[in-house]
Amino acid sequence: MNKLKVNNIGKQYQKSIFQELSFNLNEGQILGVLGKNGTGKTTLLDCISGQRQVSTGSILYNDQPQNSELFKSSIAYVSTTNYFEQTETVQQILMEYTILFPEFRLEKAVEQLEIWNISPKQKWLELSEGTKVKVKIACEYAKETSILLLDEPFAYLDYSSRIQVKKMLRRASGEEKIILVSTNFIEEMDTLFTDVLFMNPFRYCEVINLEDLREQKNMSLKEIYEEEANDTFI
Ligand SMILES: Nc1ncnc2c1ncn2[C@@H]1O[C@H](COP(=O)(O)OP(=O)(O)OP(=O)(O)O)[C@@H](O)[C@H]1O
Repeated sequence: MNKLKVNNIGKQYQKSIFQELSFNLNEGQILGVLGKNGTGKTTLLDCISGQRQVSTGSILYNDQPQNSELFKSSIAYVSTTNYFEQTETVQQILMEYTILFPEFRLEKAVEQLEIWNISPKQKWLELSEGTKVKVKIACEYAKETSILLLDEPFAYLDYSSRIQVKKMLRRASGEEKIILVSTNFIEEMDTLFTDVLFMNPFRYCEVINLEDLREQKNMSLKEIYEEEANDTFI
């Protein structure tokens, strides 16, 4: 069983963003990283991806540290950073991925773009913000990695696109990926997440199984989120 192990990590800038955060995730799990603006959702995903360093603690994949080749080649990350040239076409982006990432499967990305009706001939600058997000998701999903991180993938997506992306993520989870999604969209996520993590600087944070939590409280994820927010003034 492949496992991501987050071991007592903390991140500090001038102030502490999070501390003593520990959890394990296995293949097939889809973790929703939730919490108000500024609670450290992006920071957490950046730390797991290796784009930022944790201040304390460690992150392991199958017992291998973040600087190992195994770890680096196991992570795909849809971040909010804009990493493509304005004038390059989607086709050129696909070629770059093919050259840069041995784990990238071109046919899988092409298939996903076709499902979403995105033409490879279009230039990056011609794409709407929602379409740009979908191109990034298709490219990162098409990397054959065990871990897929997505930072607020739903922000620019319309309702039907959100449904499409959720469908794709469920498929990815069936392909035995470990998936972490940060989002401020709570309402439609009961049917996506297997687990949730409420980021809160004033409280001990842990990963909780969503089905158990909903059964225990007899509430939807949105109601649980609101209760959490009221409880702690986050
Ligand atoms: N490079 C940095 N230097 C100092 N502080 C930073 C830096 N990057 C982020 N922060 C701070 O860390 C905190 C968490 O930011 P982060 O972007 O991770 O939050 P978030 O939960 O993703 O927010 P949002 O929902 O708005 O995207 C914020 O207070 C932010 O100002």
